Amino acid sequence: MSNIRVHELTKIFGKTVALDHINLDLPQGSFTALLGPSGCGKTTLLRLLAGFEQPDEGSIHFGDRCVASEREHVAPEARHIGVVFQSYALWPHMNAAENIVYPLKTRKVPAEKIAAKLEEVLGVVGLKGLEGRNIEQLSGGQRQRVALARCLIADSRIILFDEPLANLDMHLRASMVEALRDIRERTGATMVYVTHDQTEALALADKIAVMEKGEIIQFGTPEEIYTTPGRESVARFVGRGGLVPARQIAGGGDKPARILVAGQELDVRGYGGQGEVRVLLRPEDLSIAEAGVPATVVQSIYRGPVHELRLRIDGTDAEVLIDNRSNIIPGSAVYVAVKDGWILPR
Ligand SMILES: Nc1ncnc2c1ncn2[C@@H]1O[C@H](COP(=O)(O)OP(=O)(O)OP(=O)(O)O)[C@@H](O)[C@H]1O
Repeated sequence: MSNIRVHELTKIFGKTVALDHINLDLPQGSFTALLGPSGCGKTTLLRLLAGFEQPDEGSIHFGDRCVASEREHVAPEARHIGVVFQSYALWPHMNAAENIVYPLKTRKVPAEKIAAKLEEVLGVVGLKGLEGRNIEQLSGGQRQRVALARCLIADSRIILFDEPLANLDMHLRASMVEALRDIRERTGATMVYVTHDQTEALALADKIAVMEKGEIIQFGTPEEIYTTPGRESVARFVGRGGLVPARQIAGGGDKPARILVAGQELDVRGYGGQGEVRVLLRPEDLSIAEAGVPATVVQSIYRGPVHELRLRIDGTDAEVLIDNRSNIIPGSAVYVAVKDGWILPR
């Protein structure tokens, strides 16, 4: 069994509570991204899962097996998991191929089977032709792929990734994202993935755990996290958008929520209720129009096919972004049409 159960997991370094009673239930074969600002505890959680640290409180189960608690500590190598950490040591005295096949050698797998497996995983991670190189002759990204190939060849049921794509250029990143999806489909391994990069998390994961100050503040599908953030920090951290003060006057829940923004009535999504709220408005739901919410252009940045306009909603300090085909010079008065928005839960 390779589901992961984390119960009330707590880790304290001196005065820093790096993890504060974390609970997580990750089904077998799931792919979970841990997302959050620097210092929120992502790496600490991963290191505890890997067995590089011991918890101060709480427990970790892989299937029915307790691997960490106040009393229990299963050593990293006895957890039978794959680890692709940025700083994860490869054997420096072995070449890439020797590093990759190491888990099979220790299991005394026949040589021809090892050779066939090696060919296969080299293809998956895109390292064909480099297998004879020594580790110090490989770039950071290539070393990470060696580490990934080693997990694949070992058929790890649980694989932990710490920013595995951070050292790769854009094109290689894209092809590795594809490779990871593919690996996941083929192996059914349970994967936990730490990243700073929200686009990567949205593209890869089936669940995202957003962390802040040692806590999981929202756990949901990428779509839930993006379209219905539970609090301001999630709304600000994931995707672009602006939080605009508004007054909810009717509706919400199953029905559209009617709000007033700068004197204009709008229908958006949100829970039922009335009173002062803040609404998240994302660029893809906004456009410059003949009529709508009055605003002033503050800044315009050319971003390839579009001009990203930063607008201040009149009568507020709140700013929103719009991707517009043409440029509008800062200082111009405009109207914003709003197709959709999300009222932050009170
Ligand atoms: N060995 C340690 N000793 C003392 N404090 C630590 C140690 N490891 C982590 N911390 C602290 O615990 C908190 C969480 O750190 P962690 O590395 O888990 O964050 P992170 O979310 O992975 O950050 P980043 O995205 O910057 O890597 C931080 O405040 C960090 O300074």
